[in-house]
Amino acid sequence: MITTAGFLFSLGGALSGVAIHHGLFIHGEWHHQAPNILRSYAGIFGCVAISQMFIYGSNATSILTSGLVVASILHVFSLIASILVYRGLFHRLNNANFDGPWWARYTKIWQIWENRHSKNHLYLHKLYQKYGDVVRTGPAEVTVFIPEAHEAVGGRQSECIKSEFYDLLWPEQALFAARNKAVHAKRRKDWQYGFSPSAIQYHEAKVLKWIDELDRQLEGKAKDGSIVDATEFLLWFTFDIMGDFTFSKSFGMLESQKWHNIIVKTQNARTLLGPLTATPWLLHIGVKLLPRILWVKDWYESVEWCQAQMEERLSNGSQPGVPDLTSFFMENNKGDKADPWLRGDSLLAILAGSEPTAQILAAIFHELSMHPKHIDKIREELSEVCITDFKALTDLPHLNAVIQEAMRLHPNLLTGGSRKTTENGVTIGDVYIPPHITVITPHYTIARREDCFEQGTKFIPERWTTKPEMVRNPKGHIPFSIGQYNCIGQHLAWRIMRYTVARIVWRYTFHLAPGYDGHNMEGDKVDRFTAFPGIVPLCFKLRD
Ligand code: HEM
Repeated sequence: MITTAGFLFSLGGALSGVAIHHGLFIHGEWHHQAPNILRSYAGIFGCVAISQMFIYGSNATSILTSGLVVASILHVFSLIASILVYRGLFHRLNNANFDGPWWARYTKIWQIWENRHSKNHLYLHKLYQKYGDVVRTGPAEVTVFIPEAHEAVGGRQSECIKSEFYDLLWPEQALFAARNKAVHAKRRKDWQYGFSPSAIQYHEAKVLKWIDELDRQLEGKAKDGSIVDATEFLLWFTFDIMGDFTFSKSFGMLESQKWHNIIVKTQNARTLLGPLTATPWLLHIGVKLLPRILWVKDWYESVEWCQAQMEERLSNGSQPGVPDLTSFFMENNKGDKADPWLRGDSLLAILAGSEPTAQILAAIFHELSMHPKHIDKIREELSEVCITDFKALTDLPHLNAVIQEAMRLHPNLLTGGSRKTTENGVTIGDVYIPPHITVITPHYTIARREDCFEQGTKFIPERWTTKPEMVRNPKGHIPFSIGQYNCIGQHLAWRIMRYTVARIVWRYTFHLAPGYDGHNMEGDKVDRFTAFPGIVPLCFKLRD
C-alpha cells in the first residue's frame, strides 16, 4: 500500500528527472562537466543511502522502499527515459530523416563497441557503403561523405567550429584545442612566428642534421643486413626532430635505437582515443576520474613531462645555437612560465609534428616497396639534382606526386577533424544540417571515392602528374585540412618528407623483408584520432 508521502516522493523523483533534463542538460554542452555530474550524483546517492541505513538499520527492504531511495531511483529512470524519448521523437535532427543504424539517434555508446579495435575508419566506411553519402551516426551527429563537406564545414567561410572532441585537454589550453575562433586566431598568431619563412630556415638545418643521423643508422642496418621496421625507425626520427625543434632537446631514440620512456607513455595514452573519440564525455570521465590508472596515468605523466621540459627550457632562458619553437614563444610572452598555453602547446608541438609525418613517410616507403617502379622514377629525377637542394626537390614531379598520393591513400586524419554547426546550421550541396550538430567528414573514405579519384583505392602517383584526368574532384583530398584550423606545420612537413625520401631513395635499395606481403601497414593501422600504421619491415642495401 503506497502512502501519500510515498506517492509524493515518487512523483517528485520522476518529475525532477524530466525537469533536470529539459531545464538544464538539454541546453548547451555538458561533456566536460560529465565527471562533475557523475561525482555529484554519486555524492547525493551516497548520502541518501547512508541516511536511510541510519534510519532503517540493516533492513534492506525498508531501505529500498523508503521514499528517498525510490525517488532517487525514479529520478535516474525518468532522466534517462526523458533523454531517450526526446532523442527518439523530438530531436531537431529527426526532421532531416538521415538514414543510419537505428541506435544512432539514441546514443553513441554502442560505437565504443564497434571501435573497440580502433578501426573507426573501417566502421564508418561500412556505414557509407550501406547508407550512402549522409549517415546519422549519433543523436546530434552526422557523418558526411560528400567531398564538398570539407569546405562547407572547415573552409574559411564556414561558421562551423571544432567539435566537442577538441576539449579533450580541458581545462588545459592548446592551439589545437581552442574551439573559440577568435581565441584560436590570437594564439595561432603566436605560433606563426615559429613557422615564418625565416624560422623554417632554422628548422631546416635541424631537419638535415637528423636526416644525417637517420642515414647513419640505416647504413649500419644495411651493412649488417638486419631488418628495419620503417614505421618504428621513422617515428624515432620524427620524434627526435620534434624534441629538437620544440625544446632543442631530442629524445635520442634514433641513436639509442630504443623508445624513450615518455614517448611510450604518449603512445599508450592515445590508445584511449581509438574507442572513445566518438564519445568525448566518456573520455572526460575516464581522464578526470581515473587519473592515476593505466593509460590515463601515462597521459598525465606525458603532459607533466612536456611541461617540465618547457619550464627547464624557459628557466635556462639562453638562446640555443639554432632557435627552437620555444624561442619564438619566448619572444612573445617574455618567457612567462605561468603562461597557461605553454603546457598544452609543448605537448601539441611534439605530437602534432612527429606522428603524422612518420605515418606518411611509413606509407611512402610501404608503397614504394610494393611498387618499385616509382623508386626508379624518383632516382631518375634525383640524378639531375643535389639531394639537399630543397628548391630543386620541390620541382621534381614524380617525387612530389609519390608523397601527394601517399597522403591521399593513407590520410593522417582517417575520421578525425570533426566540426560542429552553429545556430545557422550548414548546407552541403543540397543537404541541410541543422544547428549544433557534429559533422564528421572521414578523409579515409572521401579520398577513395571513385567520383573523386579514378581507381581511388590504388596507388597511382601519375594522377598528380601525367594523368590529371584521374583526379575527378580534388576537393576530396585535403591532407593538411583547410581553413582557420589547417596544419600550421605543413611547409615544414613537406621539407622533412622531400629530404627524407630523396636521401633514402638515392642512397639505398630496399624491399619488403622476406615473409611479409605488405599487408601489415594498412591491415594493422589504427584510428586514434590520427592514424597509427602497422609495421613496414624493410631490408636496406647501400647503392653502389
Ligand atoms: C605529413 C605530415 C603532417 C600532416 C599530414 C598533418 C596534418 C594535419 C592536419 C590534417 C591538421 C588539422 C587537424 C584538425 O583539424 O584537427 C593539422 C593540424 C596541426 N598540425 Fe599538422 N600535419 C603534419 C605535420 C605537422 C608538423 C611537422 C607540424 C609541426 C609542429 C604540425 C603541427 C600542427 C599543428 C600545431 C596543428 C594544429 C593547428 C591549429 O589548430 O591551428 N603538423 N595537421
